[in-house]
Amino acid sequence: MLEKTDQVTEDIGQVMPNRRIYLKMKSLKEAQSIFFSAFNFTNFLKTEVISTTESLNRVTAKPIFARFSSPNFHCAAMDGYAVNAELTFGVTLDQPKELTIGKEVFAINTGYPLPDNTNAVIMIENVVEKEGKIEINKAVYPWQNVRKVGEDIVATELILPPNHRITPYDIGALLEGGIFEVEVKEKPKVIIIPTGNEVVPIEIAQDRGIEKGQVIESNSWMLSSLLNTTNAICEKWPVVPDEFRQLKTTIQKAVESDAHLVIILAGSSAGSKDYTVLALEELGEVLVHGVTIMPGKPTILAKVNNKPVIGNPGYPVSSVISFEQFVLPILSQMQGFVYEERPKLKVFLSCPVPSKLGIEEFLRVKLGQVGKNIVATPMPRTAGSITTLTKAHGIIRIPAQREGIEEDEQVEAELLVPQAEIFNTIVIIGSHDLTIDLLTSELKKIDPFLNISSSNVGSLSGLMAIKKGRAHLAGTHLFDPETGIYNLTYIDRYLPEIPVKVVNLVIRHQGLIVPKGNPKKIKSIEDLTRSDVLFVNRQRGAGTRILLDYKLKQLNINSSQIKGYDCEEISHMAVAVDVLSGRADVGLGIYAAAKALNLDFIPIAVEEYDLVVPETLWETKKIQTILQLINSHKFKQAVEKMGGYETSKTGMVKR
Ligand SMILES: Nc1nc2c(c(=O)[nH]1)N[C@H]1C(S)=C(S)[C@@H](COP(=O)(O)OP(=O)(O)OC[C@H]3O[C@@H](n4cnc5c(N)ncnc54)[C@H](O)[C@@H]3O)O[C@H]1N2
Ligand code: MOO
Repeated sequence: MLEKTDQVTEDIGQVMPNRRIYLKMKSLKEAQSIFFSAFNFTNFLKTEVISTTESLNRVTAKPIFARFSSPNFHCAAMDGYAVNAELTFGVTLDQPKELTIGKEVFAINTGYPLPDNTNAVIMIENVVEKEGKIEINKAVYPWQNVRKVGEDIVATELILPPNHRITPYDIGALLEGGIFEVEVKEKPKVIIIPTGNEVVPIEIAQDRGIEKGQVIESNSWMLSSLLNTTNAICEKWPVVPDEFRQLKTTIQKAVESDAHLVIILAGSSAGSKDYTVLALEELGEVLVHGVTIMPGKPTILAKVNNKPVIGNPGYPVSSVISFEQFVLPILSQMQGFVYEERPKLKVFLSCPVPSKLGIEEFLRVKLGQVGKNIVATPMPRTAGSITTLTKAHGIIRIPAQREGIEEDEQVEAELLVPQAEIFNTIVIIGSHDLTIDLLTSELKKIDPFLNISSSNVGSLSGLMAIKKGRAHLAGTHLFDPETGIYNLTYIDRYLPEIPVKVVNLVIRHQGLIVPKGNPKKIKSIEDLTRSDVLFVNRQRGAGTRILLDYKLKQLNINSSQIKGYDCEEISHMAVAVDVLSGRADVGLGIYAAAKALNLDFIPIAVEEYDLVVPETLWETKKIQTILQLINSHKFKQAVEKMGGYETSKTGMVKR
């Protein structure tokens, strides 16, 4: 049965199939090879003559020969006196010589033309100036300290070959050689066509906001900004609704224009309204639909009107990865230069990462140097979260033939940020707390060169990271029911052989997070056993989970009595989001998370959130700067303002 939205296309006189599942998926290498070899880019781009001063990064269309020599006169290479070298022959320490200024020698500065009948320069340091004369005690040889005509560039010699990408140095050489205009390949023109009924252009979103179900059209802006790193000119077309005929006509218009490459955003997958592949099949040849990469799987690579046309997946991270793998290299190839890969670093993962066999994964990671090792902390793997790219320092590619990466395995990470940023990153692993986010932003204010990479893996995993030398700091709030003490007994148990310092970050209020107005009238932990109440839990090892289990034991409640006990989230905010979205009725978390999303909060406990630091790192600048910040009045004030925190022990070294 056709869906209501499927179109009967009059122009092709047939009924649209319901949807198109991917053709046979290709590996990244196969897909790139098929796509890149499908075009002959010789003379694909016309040429144009532009000013040399504007030619940075453009690609030469022809060989460029020098018009002038440089220098075009013999000139002094040093400050001193120009002389005919013969006059100095035989001069030594024992046999010094006086030469007359203005007759035999001539004062000269670096870069000035040599006077007639001179062929060398005596450096000013090597003369004793006397009345109208100089005394020397060392000979100079012909052309010593002189830049001869054409030393750098000889007129008519080749300055740049064709198909050369012009660098800043080339601009210097071209101008020196008297080349003020260059013939280069025209800039490739790229048309981006956003699609989707739900997609709202930014002008409209800015004016009217967006409604439920609508999405701001951000991908074309992101991709056109990426295009700025090439020479391409980008033309963004209006959003095309999910309507087959309109999409097909638009693509046709785009490929018949003077554009060299066309990108269609979204609609590349298997949805009932994903028409891109069908339109492309009718207009030209679909070379690849589906690449075994993640994100970026539904990429479509096609040839229409002899031009490359790309179906770029809608999720933002998928969009970027697909774009970087297929669009940027083909634009380089079109212009005749090699696509530059990102620099790489050897790193260790902070935890094992399983992955899907047969799929090459682009894992976004945060990086930081702890001791001698660069530690990579995986970011969430969702293709829909662009923040996994904005916050990432690098990308680790997990090969398709692997089922994951082990914790202690050394792997390569492609860098998304300058290397210095990684060396200046403080790695905090452990339990999640919003004051870590505050630390991150406040730290940037007091030291713009320091960064924090924090990952939320729970308190116990934080301690394990310290044990393995994978973190500078661990954030922990582990309650010991036996002693009533926070953290210290766990540190004794799990880190007996590692001397550490323990600093209190905050005292915080934990409680039940419920929707605004508390519709289910939840008052206490006992209410979690009600059949009409759906709970959301934290992951095993999280301090909040340990607190809950302790409270349940105290109240003699079995976890099986709680609906949703097995449903886990890895942060307080994730729990709060579940409550806000109605996925759960209640979760246990900190007040600040409830407040951030305007939810209600029923206090249950007060706990100590501490930072654990290996003693070996205590005196380092990174740790001392963090400690200075934590102890500042400004930081404590900002924490108090968030609500649900106390700072009476903040900065206190507990051990
Ligand atoms: N049954 C299956 N469903 C999906 C599969 C699959 O294999 N089987 N693949 C998934 C994968 S992987 C990806 S990636 C997505 C991409 O699909 P599309 O390219 O068809 O994109 P849409 O579904 O239209 O949109 C996805 C998402 O992106 C938003 N979007 C779209 N355009 C823009 C834009 N210009 N700016 C910002 N955001 C945009 C859109 O609203 C959606 O939220 O398919 C999976 N599905
Ligand atoms: O392959 Mo999709 O691009 O993971 O989200």
